[in-house]
Amino acid sequence: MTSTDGPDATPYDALLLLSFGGPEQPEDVVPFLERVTRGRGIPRERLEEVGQHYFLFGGRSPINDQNRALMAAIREDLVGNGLDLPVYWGNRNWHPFLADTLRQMRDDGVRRAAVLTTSAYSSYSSCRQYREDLFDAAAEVEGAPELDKLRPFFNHPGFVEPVVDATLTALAELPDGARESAELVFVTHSIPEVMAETSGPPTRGRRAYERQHRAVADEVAQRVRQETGRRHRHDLVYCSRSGAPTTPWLEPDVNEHLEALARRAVTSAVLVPVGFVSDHMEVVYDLDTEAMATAKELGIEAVRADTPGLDPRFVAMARDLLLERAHAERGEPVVRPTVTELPPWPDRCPPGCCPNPRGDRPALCGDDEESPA
Ligand SMILES: CC1=C(CCC(=O)O)c2cc3nc(cc4[nH]c(cc5[nH]c(cc1n2)c(C)c5CCC(=O)O)c(CCC(=O)O)c4C)C(CCC(=O)O)=C3C
Ligand SMILES: [Fe+2]
Repeated sequence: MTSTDGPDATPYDALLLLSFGGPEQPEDVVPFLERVTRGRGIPRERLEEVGQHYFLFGGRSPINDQNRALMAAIREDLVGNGLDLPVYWGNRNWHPFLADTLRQMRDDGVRRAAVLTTSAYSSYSSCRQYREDLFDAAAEVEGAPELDKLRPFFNHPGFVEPVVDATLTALAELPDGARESAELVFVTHSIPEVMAETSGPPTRGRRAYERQHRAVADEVAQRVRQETGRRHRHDLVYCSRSGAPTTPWLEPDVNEHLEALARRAVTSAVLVPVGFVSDHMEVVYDLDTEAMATAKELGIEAVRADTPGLDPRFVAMARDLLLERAHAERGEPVVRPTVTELPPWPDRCPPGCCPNPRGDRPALCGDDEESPA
């Protein structure tokens, strides 16, 4: 397919959205949790607790509907910009499972697809595990399309700019008097200390997960200051800690942080869920339900900033990353839109990037890639 006008997606003939998946009805909750935690040593009490979070929301995770909407928005954006490319969606942990999606893509004649994951940062859970999922599913499906995972997008303007605006909007929602002194509390998913330590390419100084988050938090805080003319103190904190209590995970937890704020006589805060692309269960439970209750108890006036969700800039990022990668694969000069002080992350993960804490497993889309064939 050659065309002189309009963008050219060659060598790609589809975009695949790859996500975590979540239960759709109460009967799904236990099988979903069993699947997520298989062989991962998560204590029974933690599982029961997380199950309750899902049951509190009718046994249905918000994540799948958000991905359906994102997929439709990306498709509309592509078509509206002269790219008649199909968009598919597959999950690690729930229907539609990735292997089923790959089978469908193959049957539809898709030969090579760019893959956008719904997680912006580097770590085993948020990057390599998706690469392992791609390997496993491609190995299961004969004739599966070739798959290229797009770079981690934490510092793409299409991700960061919606977070800046959401933070400004949240600040504006605080009453006069509370707004001026509000602290910005950037929140992301906690991960085990060992996973945090080994995150990122070994050649780039490790601890990439935190460094990437700090770079985004600093950038957002700085842009907010430019807009408001006011310097708001900011911190990076964590939610959704799991695992055995004896295993160290990234801290402080957002609730502990709010207690520390109260001890410093801070009375207002904006929670910025910088680790999440949409309002996942972690956002609607761990932040909106639990952390908001903690803030209230402590007398802190808190507002939660929106996630990128369906922001047109975030939706357009999918097209931008796909075309960027298409240029690179065609050997043409590439412009890589990037904000923050960190460089654009590489298209392919270098060997040893974000290793699996439970031992090496084959993965696609890296320089240590093994062929599934
Ligand atoms: C870094 C990271 C992301 C962000 C990157 C990404 O988006 O992929 C993420 C996303 C998500 N995590 C999710 C749900 C769960 N994560 C769990 C467990 C774990 N997460 C971990 C890390 C991460 N998780 C880790 C190290 C574990 C311990 C077990 C293990 O080593 O793998 C468990 C088991 C129960 C528990 O232990 O909490 C559940 C139910 C959902 C769906 C939410 C919804 O339904 O809206 C989403 C988007
Ligand atoms: Fe998780």
